Amino acid sequence: MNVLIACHSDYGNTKKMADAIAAGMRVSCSTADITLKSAIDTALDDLVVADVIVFGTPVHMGSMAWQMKQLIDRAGKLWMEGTLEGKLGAVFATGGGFGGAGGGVETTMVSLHSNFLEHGMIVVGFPKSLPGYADGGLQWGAYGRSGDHTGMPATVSDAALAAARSYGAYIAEVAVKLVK
Ligand SMILES: Cc1cc2nc3c(=O)[nH]c(=O)nc-3n(C[C@H](O)[C@H](O)[C@H](O)COP(=O)(O)O)c2cc1C
Repeated sequence: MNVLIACHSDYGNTKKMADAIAAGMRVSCSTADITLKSAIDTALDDLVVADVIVFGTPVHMGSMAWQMKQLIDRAGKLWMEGTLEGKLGAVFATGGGFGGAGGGVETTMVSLHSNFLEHGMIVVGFPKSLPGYADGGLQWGAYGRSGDHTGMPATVSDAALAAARSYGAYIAEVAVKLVK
């Protein structure tokens, strides 16, 4: 099973979530071949060979970072060809979190889902029964809040990273059932 985890991260928080998701995947599927890439360095071939595509982004002004959108727009060529149909997709995001989960983290994850669905992919959400859901889960995917309670920069919490590991393990479990 080939997994691509592509994300953008300026300050390392979203990358920590990517690493945690990869670690969780390895727990439930030790043979998974996992490639972690920055969105900007992701080639279309990385998407083509992946059975499972996981996209992650920080929230920038209420939506995804431009680097993630740039990858999505580049991949429009694959939509023309239907190349990604039937692949599994999952998402995660981090936000500063002033006032809660982050201004825009949920809509950002939904917009990543919209792109997957446009490609005809199968979206793997984050069920509330999974460990860590209350600390770093939203039904759309894993999230981390990287600001403190006043909105000043801090870091994603260990609990959010544990939730991301739990989500990674779940994505791999689903993939083992669905990927031939
Ligand atoms: C240009 C810019 C815009 C941002 N806009 C938002 C925002 O709209 N909502 C939010 O919750 N956080 C916002 N943030 C905070 C980041 O989403 C947050 O710090 C994130 O965890 C950074 O991830 P990174 O460490 O992977 O770069 C913004 C940060 C930057 C640099």
